[in-house]
Amino acid sequence: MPLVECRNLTKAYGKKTALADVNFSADAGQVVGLFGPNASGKSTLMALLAGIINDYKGEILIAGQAPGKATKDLVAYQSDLVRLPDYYSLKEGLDLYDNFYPDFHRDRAEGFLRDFGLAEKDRIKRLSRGSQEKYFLSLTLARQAQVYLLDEPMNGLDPRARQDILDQLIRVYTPEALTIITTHMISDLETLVDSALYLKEGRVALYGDAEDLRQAHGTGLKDLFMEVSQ
Ligand SMILES: Nc1ncnc2c1ncn2[C@@H]1O[C@H](COP(=O)(O)OP(=O)(O)OP(=O)(O)O)[C@@H](O)[C@H]1O
Repeated sequence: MPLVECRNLTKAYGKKTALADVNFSADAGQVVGLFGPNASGKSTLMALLAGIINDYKGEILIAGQAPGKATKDLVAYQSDLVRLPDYYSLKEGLDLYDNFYPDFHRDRAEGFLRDFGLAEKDRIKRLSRGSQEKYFLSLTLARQAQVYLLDEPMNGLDPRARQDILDQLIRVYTPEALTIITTHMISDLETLVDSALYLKEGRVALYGDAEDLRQAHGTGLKDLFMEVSQ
């Protein structure tokens, strides 16, 4: 059984169709790059998988169950849509995650913060945009989830920081976990992802093993994005 599966998934916001008839599945132990132009439905798909949006047509299965209570302990989700109050100190955020998520490894999060040079006494609102991303990524990756959903985790980060974050990803990467990551910085992920899912206007334009896609199209994942999104 795949760890994540969507069957004929369709999501509309009023009259606007954000996702149409999306079919895909992904197994544990994979890193999947979710790519597509602006408004192609990437964040909507992530929020559906996270169970943040729950009115849709078709089927979503996470470890065989619809997103919701049954899956919330399996899924760690990072997105602009879900944030802590910005007047919190970083330590208060750690405390909250520690109390809320049974799978939260505080020592791991503290290690990430040290690596990123973030001080626990600082307030979230005082951090630069890039540092905020690093903080939320630290909280997310410190959970021992089965599925990590990272929606633009490297927004606003400089190239060095992006590289650090990819290293962090690899560090926590376990054979049991599935990581789905969206970014417009596709070349950053070229060597990290096992497979690539391209959305265009809410539909799956292309999905496959990254190496197979490169071979079949004779181009890298970023150039493939250019082709697919034309
Ligand atoms: N809450 C909402 N209400 C109405 N329409 C929405 C809402 N959220 C998203 N949409 C629409 O759904 C479509 C898909 O949006 P979504 O944010 O999922 O795309 P995206 O691929 O993540 O875009 P981007 O790369 O710009 O972040 C867009 O047309 C968007 O305008």
